[in-house]
Amino acid sequence: MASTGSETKRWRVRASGPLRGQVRVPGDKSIGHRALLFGALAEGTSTVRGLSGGLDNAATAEAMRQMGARIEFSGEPATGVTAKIAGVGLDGLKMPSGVLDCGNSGTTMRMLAGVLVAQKFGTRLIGDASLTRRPMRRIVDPLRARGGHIAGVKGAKEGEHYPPLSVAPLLPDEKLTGIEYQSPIASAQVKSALLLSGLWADGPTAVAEPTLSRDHTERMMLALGVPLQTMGPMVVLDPEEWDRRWDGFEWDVPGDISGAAFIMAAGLLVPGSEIVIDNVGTNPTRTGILDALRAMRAPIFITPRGDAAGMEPIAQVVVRHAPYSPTRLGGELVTRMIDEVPIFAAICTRAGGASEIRDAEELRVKESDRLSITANMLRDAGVDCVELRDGMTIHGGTGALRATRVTSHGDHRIAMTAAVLGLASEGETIVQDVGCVDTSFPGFADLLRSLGADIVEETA
Ligand SMILES: O=C(O)C1=C[C@@H](OP(=O)(O)O)[C@@H](O)[C@H](O)C1
Ligand SMILES: C=C(OP(=O)(O)O)C(=O)O
Repeated sequence: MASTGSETKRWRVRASGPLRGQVRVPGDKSIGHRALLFGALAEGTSTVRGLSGGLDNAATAEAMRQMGARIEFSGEPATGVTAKIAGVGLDGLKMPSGVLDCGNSGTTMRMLAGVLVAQKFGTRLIGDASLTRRPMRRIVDPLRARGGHIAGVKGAKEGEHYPPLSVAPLLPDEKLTGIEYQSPIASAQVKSALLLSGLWADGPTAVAEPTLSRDHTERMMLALGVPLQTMGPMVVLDPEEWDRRWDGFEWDVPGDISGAAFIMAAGLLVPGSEIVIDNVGTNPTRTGILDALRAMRAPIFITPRGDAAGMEPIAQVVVRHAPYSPTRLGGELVTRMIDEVPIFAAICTRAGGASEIRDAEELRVKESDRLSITANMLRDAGVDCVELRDGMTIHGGTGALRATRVTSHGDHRIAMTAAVLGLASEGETIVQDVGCVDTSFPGFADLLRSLGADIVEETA
């Protein structure tokens, strides 16, 4: 997997262009986590190809290794990493000898919590400084409601649970119960934690969410024969007549649409550009960015290219620089492009008029407060941008963007947004603390450079 992200790396970015070429982006982070997890819980050996090599997926793999799964990686991030996984089966996890370190990855911590509350051994989940500030009550409450013994620590917000999370063992005669849970937020991490815990529960797991969040867990469970029914934003897992096992599998991970969004944005923002991105995952629960861009009449062309492992649709995406219109983004479209909102805001700076982003308050509890940091970044670049409680307004136009000096705040999406904005700004943009980009998109700067971007990585 990728080398550890050094906090001292920075990028120098200059107005570049045109950006041209045909590329692939790293494998989808969300699908990667789940493929590693399901491989570790399989009976037999699995092969997962096309992983990103990112540090977030590595944290999930390492946690499963510590509980007995054998996972070997080969290959390079630039061409896709392959994992060979010897699974331990649903009843084969063993107590880890130390804490499980989720690094920067909220997905790792929240999904693992679902697995761990069902075990007869205790565990402790820790994370880095950014993850330690993220709210965990959203999983603690429902996992407790079905009998899990899990708690975080107190922190900034009264009644909230923050990492580290402590999970006490189920007693010999205890089992998780069935649950019907109406989630107050559309969150695939919450839904997945509950569905995973449901694999060991004595009764059905029903989860409903306000709008359908990414459904990779459901797709994989169905492919593995887990008895699951989905009805729009509602899913039910009923393990009653099920033999509680699956065999090893061979899966290919599609390219990450969340990573591809930065490359699309670079193509839209830099004059004269035309970029072809192959093998992009286009699961409809993830394509909010494509739908929003189409609504803005942005020059983006999507050609379906079948399915990865029969589960996840993939497509070729072509993007060109040309004028596009402003938009209003909100509701379920935000759920379907949640991690792309910062780069989408950067795209809006070049739309001809005022765009508005609403219903995006979840961005405040990601790796950083992405609403406030993105709005500040745009203002520093000379854009008329007003931060709102749940979003921002952005007055787009053709006036020159000013180069800025930005820190990532340890947030990969902020670092990549700043770099792409820098490609379309006058002067030299400096992005500090870019080691975090290795969590999801190892080789990001190299890939941009291969398209003609002027981006230099140096150790600060
Ligand atoms: O389940 C997943 O893989 C993810 C779900 C999303 O988080 P939420 O579930 O908190 O919305 C997303 O922001 C994150 O990057 C990955
Ligand atoms: C929010 C993100 O990930 P996670 O929740 O796994 O830390 C992200 O990748 O943008």
